[in-house]
Amino acid sequence: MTAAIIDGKKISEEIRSSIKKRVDLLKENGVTPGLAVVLVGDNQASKTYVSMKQKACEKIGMHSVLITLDSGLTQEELLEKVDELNHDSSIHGILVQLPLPSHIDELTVIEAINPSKDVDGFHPINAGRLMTGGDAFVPCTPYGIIEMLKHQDVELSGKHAVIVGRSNIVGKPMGQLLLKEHATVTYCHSRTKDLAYHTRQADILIAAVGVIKLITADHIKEGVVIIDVGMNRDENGKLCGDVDFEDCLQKAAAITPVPGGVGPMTITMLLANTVQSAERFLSK
Ligand SMILES: Nc1nc2c(c(=O)[nH]1)N[C@@H](CN(C=O)c1ccc(C(=O)N[C@@H](CCC(=O)O)C(=O)O)cc1)CN2
Repeated sequence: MTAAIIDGKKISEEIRSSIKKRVDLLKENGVTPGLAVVLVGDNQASKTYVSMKQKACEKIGMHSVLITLDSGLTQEELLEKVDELNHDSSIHGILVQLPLPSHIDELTVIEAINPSKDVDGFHPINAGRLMTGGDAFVPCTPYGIIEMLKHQDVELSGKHAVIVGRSNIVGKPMGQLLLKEHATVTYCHSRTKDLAYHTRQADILIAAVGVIKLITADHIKEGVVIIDVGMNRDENGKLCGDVDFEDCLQKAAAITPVPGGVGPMTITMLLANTVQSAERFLSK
């Protein structure tokens, strides 16, 4: 068996063209969806991601603002900026790029964002609503993964999904979304004993742990669908996932590449969440 490659770029393009139609409709009704991205410091990867977000907004006619702040700013100053954006009626989505410098408490900053503008879906109100089945902004990476699986016609109901990683951004919300689709969910993490025993049970395997090529052919069963969320650099600076792609290719039924898999979907779902926020604003 050679795995089907799940093309995140192609799926993203399809979804982005339907989001653009929603943007056009909002504009006809006098509302231009607006996203504010706050970047603190000069983390090179973060700079790349925020610039990709800005370009994606521009391409579909959305308003986007990038606020770059010095890494030495105080938490109080950052909270003031967030509050300003909470009150800016041209902004429907606020995103603070993570990670933040270590002297700033990420949760305090996330909690300062108005939940109705929290297009990252990280605010505890949105996380709680996701868990209890309410109307929530869904974190972009897991949201994108569900969309990819649906595009690929992967059956989720009754299937065993194993998630490696338990972050607030990916692992935890991923489990909630898979439960909503009636999958049986297992979480694995850095203290899981005999990781391969668990991952070999997976019909769907989500690797979101940040360890380069952790998942090899020995960790999977024939026919598994693998989603690689890893964004690691090898010793030559090459981007690599958490999955040894070449090693797993002959055993899996489908697999996402890195780059070109989950990454583009993350940005696409950010656009979708921001447009959703603007639509809610219009309907009020
Ligand atoms: N506030 C947030 N911070 C972070 C998030 C997030 O969703 N919200 N996620 C990640 C980074 N991220 C978005 O911010 C992100 C990472 C990677 C990609 C992407 O498209 N990657 C490309 C490769 C890009 C490259 O060459 O470096 C790919 O996979 O094809 C998009 C978004 C952490 N922070």
